[in-house]
Amino acid sequence: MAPERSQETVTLTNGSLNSNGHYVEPLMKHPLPDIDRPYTYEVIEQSSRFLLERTKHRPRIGIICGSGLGGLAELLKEKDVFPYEEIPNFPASTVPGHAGRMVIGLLEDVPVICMQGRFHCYEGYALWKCAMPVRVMKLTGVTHIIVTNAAGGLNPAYNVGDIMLLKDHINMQGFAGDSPLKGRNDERFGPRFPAMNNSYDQRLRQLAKQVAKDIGIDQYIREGVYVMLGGPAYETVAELRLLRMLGVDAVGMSTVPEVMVARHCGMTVFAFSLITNECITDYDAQGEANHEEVIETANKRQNDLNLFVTRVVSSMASEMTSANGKNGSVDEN
Ligand SMILES: O=P(O)(O)O[C@H]1O[C@H](CO)[C@@H](O)[C@H]1O
Ligand code: HPA
Repeated sequence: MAPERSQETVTLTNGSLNSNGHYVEPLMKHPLPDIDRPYTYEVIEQSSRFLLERTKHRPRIGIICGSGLGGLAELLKEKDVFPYEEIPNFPASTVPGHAGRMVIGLLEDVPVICMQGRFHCYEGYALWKCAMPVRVMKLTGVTHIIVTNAAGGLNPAYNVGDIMLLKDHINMQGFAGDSPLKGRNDERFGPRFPAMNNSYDQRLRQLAKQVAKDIGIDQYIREGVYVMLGGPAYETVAELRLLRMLGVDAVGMSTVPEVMVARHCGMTVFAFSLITNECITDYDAQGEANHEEVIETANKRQNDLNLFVTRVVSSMASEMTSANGKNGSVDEN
């Protein structure tokens, strides 16, 4: 018999307990689950308007900070800080190493909007929701996005601490029919069938390599293919061996939805992985992947990465200025 619904309930994460202590399924507000109901343009506009009304900055460059990489946001000057729980329609960030704040300010003299922490599907969010802040950035005026992540190094030539510039990704969830672009398409964001080749801008990769040379970290720079798995479990040996056969160089649990949504709405993308741990592909190995190691490596490499991103942003802004007279700020038209 179906459990009786009661007004006298104790709230649980999903459903609730009625007065007899029986579990009651949550009442579905919508006929379709979250996964097929991306926020409408108007809902995204509400979030971007909230930010624009509370900051004087008008950035054209957005940055997403990966696990343990949020220290960059601390460098911003004249910054306005918005915890995710204060921004309309934003979910909560629940992962250690992800502060959960949108920070808008000047990186050196370039205005940027920075996600200090991201959303992952293993936190329980649909792929579109993980990537939703990218659309918010778009509607605040962002045209160029830098996406960073912590990832396991699968290419045997990689070392912990290396920086892998993404030249491509494998959208593993897409193979199973899921996508951040699934559901009704709104042409105001982009086309129903967007192309994903050339997602990682060649010119920006060149520029980043030059920056790495200039600041003396070019020996750590790699270029490769990233795969996103759903997590939160790290991979088995057999899974990693399969991924290596598929041409994967680094493994993570993020980035791909954000990049797909960014490309869908016409943004220029630069992305890199900090290789925080070695993927274990040997059955006799004793070690195990763990998030503490990921955060520890990110902390150790924070200074180099902060300098790297700061210089990449400066060079991007200079190129944007020479291309169209804007210095990374929308209001300098
Ligand atoms: O991709 P980011 O958010 O940098 O974090 C990576 O590190 C966590 C696992 O240690 C996962 O969230 C994985 O995706
Ligand atoms: N696998 C998946 N995601 C990760 C890893 C890993 O080894 N390291 C950091 N994020």
